[in-house]
Amino acid sequence: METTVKLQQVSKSFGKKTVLSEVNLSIEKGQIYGMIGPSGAGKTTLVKMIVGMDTPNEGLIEVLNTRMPNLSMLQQIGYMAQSDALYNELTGGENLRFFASMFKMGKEEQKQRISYAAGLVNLTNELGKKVSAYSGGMKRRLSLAIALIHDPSVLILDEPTVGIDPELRQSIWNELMRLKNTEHKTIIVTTHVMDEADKCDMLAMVREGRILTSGSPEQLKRQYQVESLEDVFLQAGGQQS
Ligand SMILES: Nc1ncnc2c1ncn2[C@@H]1O[C@H](COP(=O)(O)OP(=O)(O)OP(=O)(O)O)[C@@H](O)[C@H]1O
Repeated sequence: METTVKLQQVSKSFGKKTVLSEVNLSIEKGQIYGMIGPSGAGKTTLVKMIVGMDTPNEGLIEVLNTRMPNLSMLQQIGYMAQSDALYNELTGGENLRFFASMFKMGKEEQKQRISYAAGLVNLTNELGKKVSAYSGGMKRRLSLAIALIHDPSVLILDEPTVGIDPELRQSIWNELMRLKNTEHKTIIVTTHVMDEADKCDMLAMVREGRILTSGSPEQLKRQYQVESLEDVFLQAGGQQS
């Protein structure tokens, strides 16, 4: 197996507040890796450091054998943040073209990627509208399209389906599965939705800045002797560390 993301003894503090403590993690190529855990557990902080948007105080983070942060890795990583970073005064299409222009791709490829990404999130007919006129869910969808625009080999999605209706959520998950199965993309998602967590190959349960436990959804259910991930979450969340 090929390791795509590796964290060794990663710790992060903001001032006196320790947000992550000695996190070790290994994510294999072609896996969908889910991070679950209570609000404030440190999931966003963790994924931001994997993307290279923030640096750990201690420890080592590598993506595709490259120590992070490293600007040259932007071409290989697609990141969808929890809050949308969009240009409100531009149209959806202009946003996509702008972000596409930051990456190495030819005109024709750019067109194809924009058409693919907009289609995937069902925004093809809304690309002419200004983002300021988009609903919250449409902005999330546009953010997801932007994360995919340059065909990255590692996708990092922070709560990607919040505010997205069930039908589109299902089609997005179908596409994530296809990207994993046929293109061997590595996908990291944070989620509070347990049926999404169930679709992941591996899960890390994050609590108070530590990875309490990790494993496949089935392994976690067995470990906690429960039937559902919801119960894993509740049991692990309720334990004292
Ligand atoms: N820039 C920052 N400065 C100070 N504290 C921060 C900063 N970023 C995050 N924190 C704190 O770090 C902790 C972990 O936050 P983080 O956003 O990583 O949690 P999370 O697990 O992603 O939560 P949620 O599920 O609500 O998104 C929180 O207590 C938060 O207040």
